[in-house]
Amino acid sequence: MIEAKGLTKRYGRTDAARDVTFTAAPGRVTGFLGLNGSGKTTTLRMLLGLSRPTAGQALINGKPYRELKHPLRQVGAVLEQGLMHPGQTGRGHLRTQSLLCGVGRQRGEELLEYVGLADAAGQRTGDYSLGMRQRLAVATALLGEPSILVLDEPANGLDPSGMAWLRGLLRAHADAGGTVLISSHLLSELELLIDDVVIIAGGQVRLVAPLAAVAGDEAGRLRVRGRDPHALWQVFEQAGARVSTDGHVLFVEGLAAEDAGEIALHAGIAIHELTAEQPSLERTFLELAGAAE
Ligand SMILES: Nc1ncnc2c1ncn2[C@@H]1O[C@H](COP(=O)(O)OP(=O)(O)OP(=O)(O)O)[C@@H](O)[C@H]1O
Repeated sequence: MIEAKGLTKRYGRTDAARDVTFTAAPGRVTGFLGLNGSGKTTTLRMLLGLSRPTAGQALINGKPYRELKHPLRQVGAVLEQGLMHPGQTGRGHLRTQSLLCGVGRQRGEELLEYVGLADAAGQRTGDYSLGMRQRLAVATALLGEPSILVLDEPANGLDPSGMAWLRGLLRAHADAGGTVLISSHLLSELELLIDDVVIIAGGQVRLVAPLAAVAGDEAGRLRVRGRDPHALWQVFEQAGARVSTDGHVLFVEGLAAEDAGEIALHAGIAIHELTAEQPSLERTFLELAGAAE
């Protein structure tokens, strides 16, 4: 369990984070979303004891990070890149980190396999691609078998298959009862993964909610206006779509825009408007994340 309680960090006259309050719960993946410069890294650094809050409290399993007995066994973090020596091999890096963590060598070997770096274990990390360094950072975070994982923009440098791999790994971690807090400036990166969403803008939390509550059920809806709304309604329903209206516009669910256009053409009904609405979560994110702009 991670708790941010009124976390505030002031740099000079700016509040990089102001009264940030949210919880990341066990068994769930919490997405921490905000545009660049919104205060995500500042908040995560306070949660991980890397920076002292100006006000408020950051608790990991009920305690400030610095008071945890075996912090690396409770929290694994993937922060900025480059915390590995470029001359060290991937295997060497994990061996050094295992010592710090107090775990045996074998754990590092298992993790090299688990993150898909077994074949590259003998290469210098300086020769690793960005994606390989991210995989090694994830392996490092997992060394102490922590129940809590905190990842700051881990998608940077990962290609789509790398991102799919990471999603699988984090989902499995949460499903096994772990807590995952992951930040991103792109909703699309997290949408398929997260259970809860926290949106931050201008250093302030704008939304804390289960994803399902925000995503709504109107995702993928079409707005349609045409010369004969009743006839349109009928042909769309005959094609298996669900149709509703606010009196002016037909809202059509279950059809792609192309199909709706073709169906109307075949029925000989002139279309005046045909728009695919943005899924509501994307809309909410853009509205809230841009609030401080
Ligand atoms: N050490 C610092 N000294 C002064 N200002 C800082 C410091 N660290 C962060 N800031 C400022 O605080 C604000 C929030 O920065 P932060 O890095 O937390 O944002 P972020 O959401 O992580 O952004 P990004 O996605 O770009 O990493 C920014 O305006 C930044 O310039």
